[in-house]
Amino acid sequence: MIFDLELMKVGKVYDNGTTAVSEFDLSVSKGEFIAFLGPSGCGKTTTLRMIAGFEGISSGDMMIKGVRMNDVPPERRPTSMIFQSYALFPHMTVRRNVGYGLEVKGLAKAERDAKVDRILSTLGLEDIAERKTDKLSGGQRQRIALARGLVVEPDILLLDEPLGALDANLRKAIQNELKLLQKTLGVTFIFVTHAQSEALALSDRIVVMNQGRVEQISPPHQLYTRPNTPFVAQFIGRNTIFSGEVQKADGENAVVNTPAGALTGRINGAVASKAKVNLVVPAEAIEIHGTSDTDRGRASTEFGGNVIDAKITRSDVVGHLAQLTAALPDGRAISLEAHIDKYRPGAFATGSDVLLSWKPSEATVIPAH
Ligand SMILES: Nc1ncnc2c1ncn2[C@@H]1O[C@H](COP(=O)(O)OP(=O)(O)OP(=O)(O)O)[C@@H](O)[C@H]1O
Repeated sequence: MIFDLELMKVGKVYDNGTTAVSEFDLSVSKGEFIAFLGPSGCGKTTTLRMIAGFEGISSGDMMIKGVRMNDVPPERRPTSMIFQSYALFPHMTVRRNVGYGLEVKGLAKAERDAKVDRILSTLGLEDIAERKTDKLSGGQRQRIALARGLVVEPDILLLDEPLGALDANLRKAIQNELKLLQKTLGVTFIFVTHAQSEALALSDRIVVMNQGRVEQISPPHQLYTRPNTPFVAQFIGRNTIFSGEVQKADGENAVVNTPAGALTGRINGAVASKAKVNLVVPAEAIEIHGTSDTDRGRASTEFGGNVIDAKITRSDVVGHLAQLTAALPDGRAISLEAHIDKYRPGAFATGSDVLLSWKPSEATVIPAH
């Protein structure tokens, strides 16, 4: 199978000695929407710029559609890049901005106009085609930048925080448009962001990066429910992490001795008896119960022994949702949400003692390092 993009142990060391990216492996199929997600300085932009050809590759290989690209200059790569600043020419019309790349390539006017018209219409920009870009709104400018990137019909569109300059409402609206456009056109998108919600909403797969290395590559739901590493467990979603040592690993599940007792979760990775591990529990998996002996017995049976004591330290009811903070025996505070219809009145008043439990299948046991 020929991938649209392959990174094979790609690394980048800048001239000043900074290692920005190490041993980056990734294979992207045609039409995939991939997000690079990670904290500031983890190497997202550097990787994107290496794909575009604006930065040299220090080690490893990069292929587009099976052709090695390491030494191919940016203008000869089948890629387009959209910058956070959009980098539009302020005094040119929208039409001229969009057609500029084709002009540089030396396309005849008739062909250029046809392509420009088509993309202006796809992005709903016909009505402002003759306007100057400095007089337009953020959302319009963002669309023009997209049109300019797409008009050259790239195999891969590279987007560096393209929604970063937009306010929250517009950002949400353009997110939806972007996803729809990408699926309609079937162009491979590689998108850099440090907004987790954006990556989770938009992409087919997310590459989580940390300190120049790939931590995990997974579809959003899997990343959320089955982190592979302690970094991902902390970075994505709202997880509570219990450190401990494996008491028993039976193939699918592991029982882990933690300071909060023996707790069970689904094994993910190399987890054997006595291994030092983290048991990761997503906030969404946690159920809340009263503390009577009956409650305790029932919770313990139903949730395979995953029961811990906690105290509600804050409770705000918003509509049908109680937003709670619960203190664990070790002093940690966790945030939870509960539908108030499901629980008896007053169960979550500040100061109440509760039991927290979760199904073993919804917790994940991963190696501690
Ligand atoms: N031209 C450069 N010369 C030297 N070091 C650089 C250069 N550009 C980036 N770096 C360093 O390389 C590392 C990765 O930077 P990069 O911009 O790729 O991260 P990022 O994940 O995109 O960050 P952000 O989210 O803040 O944009 C950082 O330590 C950064 O300081």
